[in-house]
Amino acid sequence: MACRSKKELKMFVEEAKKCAAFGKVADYIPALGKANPNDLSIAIHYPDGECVSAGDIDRKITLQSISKVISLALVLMERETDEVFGKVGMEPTGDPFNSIAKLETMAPAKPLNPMINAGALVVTHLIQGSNVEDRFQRLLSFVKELANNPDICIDEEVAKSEFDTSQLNRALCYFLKQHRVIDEDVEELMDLYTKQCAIEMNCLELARVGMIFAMNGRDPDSGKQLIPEHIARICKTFMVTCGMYNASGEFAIKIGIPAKSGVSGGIMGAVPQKFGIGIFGPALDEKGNSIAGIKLLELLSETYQLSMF
Ligand SMILES: NC(=O)CC[C@H](N)C(=O)O
Repeated sequence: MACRSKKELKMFVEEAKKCAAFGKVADYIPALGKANPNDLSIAIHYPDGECVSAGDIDRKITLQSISKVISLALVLMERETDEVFGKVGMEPTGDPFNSIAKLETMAPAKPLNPMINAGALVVTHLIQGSNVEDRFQRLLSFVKELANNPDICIDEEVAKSEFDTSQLNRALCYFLKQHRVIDEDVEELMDLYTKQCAIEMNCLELARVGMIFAMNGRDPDSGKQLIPEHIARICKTFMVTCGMYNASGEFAIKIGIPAKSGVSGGIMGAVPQKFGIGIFGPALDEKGNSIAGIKLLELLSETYQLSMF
């Protein structure tokens, strides 16, 4: 059983929206600060092609940290699993997504997982290609395929805004370079990473990407295996253990589905073998997750017993 009623979804959105007042839009990337904290939209994409949605579903969001799952899938498709996990770990941190603390206490200085910024920067570093543009286009083509939209592009303003202000991520890169985890020019890596984070889509497309992960990498429309099954499984496992930053444990208990959030207020959910979810609600809680988006998932999970545990 799952929600197929637009009317019911709309009711959930109205209920969850009440929480938005307790959250705050991220503004450490200045361009994200322009978002309306009261926005909330959701789409659910089923493998039979049906899509149910509510809220302002035409609004586009930048993927931000949600892109970390996609770049990880791509890199695992391009390289040996051992090579990737030789440079980035598989363990949750319990720290905020942009924390540098654990890097310094780990020996070797390998980021704990690919869902925190340090780990995601390593993964982005591993995207293959002859230059930044070539590597970005490779990632973008993959995103277009997953979302089934050849027109997906980036929000240039958000990309530039993050590139111009992201000194903490630069610090992570320099630390990683000093310890030989990465070996490329930091400005080039930042260029690629900020473009990756600024890829934008609406919540219908986000739900479709979630559905591909839910279906173990298989596109039910074309029958094509867009992501090998074992890689989709690795990605979903990271979504459960680290996808909601240092709120992942509580999220697993209360909601119990693989999900990944981003500071733009997006959440991508993948309910195994059932459907994908795309949410946009820019008001964030103190851990950086969409406050109304989490409430919305709580309502859905309780009503339809979505927890996989
Ligand atoms: N949590 C996030 O969405 C972080 C992504 C953002 N681009 C950053 O690196 O800070």
